[in-house]
Amino acid sequence: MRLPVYAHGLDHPLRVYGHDAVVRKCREAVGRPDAERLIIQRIQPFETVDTGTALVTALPANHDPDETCLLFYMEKDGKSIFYGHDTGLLPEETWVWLTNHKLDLAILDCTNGNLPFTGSHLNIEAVLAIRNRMQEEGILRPEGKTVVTHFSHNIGLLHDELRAIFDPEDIIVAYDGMMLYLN
Ligand SMILES: Nc1ccn([C@@H]2O[C@H](COP(=O)(O)O)[C@@H](O)[C@H]2O)c(=O)n1
Repeated sequence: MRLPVYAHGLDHPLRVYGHDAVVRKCREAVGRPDAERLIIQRIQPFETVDTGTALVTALPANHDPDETCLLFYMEKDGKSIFYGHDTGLLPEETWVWLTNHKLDLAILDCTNGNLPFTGSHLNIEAVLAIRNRMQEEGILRPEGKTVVTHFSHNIGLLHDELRAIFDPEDIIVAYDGMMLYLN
């Protein structure tokens, strides 16, 4: 929708960042539009990009072995977030990088709920293991929060049931429209 005929009066380009496969798919869909309309930028693991509103570092995910799937560490106004969706247990190289950084918020997928761990997405047990390791290794600040999201309908757990599991663990269960403020 940033292409000629559809979009008019643009005052800035839309920037899309992604790994090699994402860039390839974008190119197949839109080709190479004018840079005033759309800028597609390939990013590499461990590369930090200044998006203009935040510093974003791509980190390896454990999702599809045929692609360079990514997770993101974002810094803005002195706060930092780990956006850890769509991954199995974190690759050790991601842990090593995180060990030298601090988090105010970790957002993790909990696709599989109480179902068995599949390797490319997390379940409750895996979420707890990651959050606990982040605390033990001092990656998550003492006042840092953890949010779980990305629940599959296949897990058969409603919001209240997820809260019954995660509230005692001090983990926040996300919902549509949720807004979080980091003070
Ligand atoms: N951590 C991730 C996860 C996924 N991707 C990209 O999204 C595509 C679709 O994901 P599925 O959950 O449907 O497998 C996947 O092929 C990747 O291109 C990613 O970049 N990082």
